[in-house]
Amino acid sequence: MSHIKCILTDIEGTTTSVSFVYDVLFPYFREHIQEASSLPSNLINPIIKATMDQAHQEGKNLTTSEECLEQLRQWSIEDRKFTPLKTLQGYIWKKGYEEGKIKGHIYPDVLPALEEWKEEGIDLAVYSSGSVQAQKLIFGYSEAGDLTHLFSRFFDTKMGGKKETRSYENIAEELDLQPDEILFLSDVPDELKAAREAGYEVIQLVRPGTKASTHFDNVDDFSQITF
Ligand SMILES: CSCCC(=O)C(=O)COP(=O)(O)O
Ligand SMILES: [Mg+2]
Repeated sequence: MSHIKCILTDIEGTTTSVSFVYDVLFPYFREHIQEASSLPSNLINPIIKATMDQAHQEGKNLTTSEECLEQLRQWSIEDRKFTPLKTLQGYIWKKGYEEGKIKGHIYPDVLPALEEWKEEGIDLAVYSSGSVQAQKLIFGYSEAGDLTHLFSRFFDTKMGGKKETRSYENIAEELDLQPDEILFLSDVPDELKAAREAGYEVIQLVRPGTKASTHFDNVDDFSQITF
């Protein structure tokens, strides 16, 4: 894999435990969702409008901001990868991180590997369903310190869904690289499949609780990925 110029990593289940997301971040969001009402209108209004539109497409008629926030709370329980929900989560988590109530979980093998790869001249980037703001928070206020300087780019679902091949083509274009110069790391087989269809090299991370797929090379942690 000496031709790899960029490593693109997923977060949940890859750099970070699924339980941190499900047991810390999502409950924090639901407990603090009412703080959305005090966000500036240019931030919250597009989220409310998009939620009304999405609910309408699904046959539900939401007429108030309160109903929309309740819908978003429900969608967060279902872990819907609805971009406006992910954007709102980033806004709500910001205060929690800044006040020291949340610290981003990062597996201990991640930082040494990222530093080594960067030293070898490999570019590092992130692609997660969490918004770019949420990604910068998780790495910026991580248990291992501020790791944001390690990454040159952050991509979220504004590039497209993580199970869609087109998203990986979009990211390769943004990075100005050939797809086979990018190695994508994720725990989710459907994401790896989409990236491979776009021409990426892929490796599955099999963290505790993840089932290894027979379709992809896999590792237990970042230290097993060598070039
Ligand atoms: C990076 S923010 C927290 C994680 C999150 O909200 C999420 O949806 C995780 O998605 P991923 O694509 O990193 O598995
Ligand atoms: Mg994941």
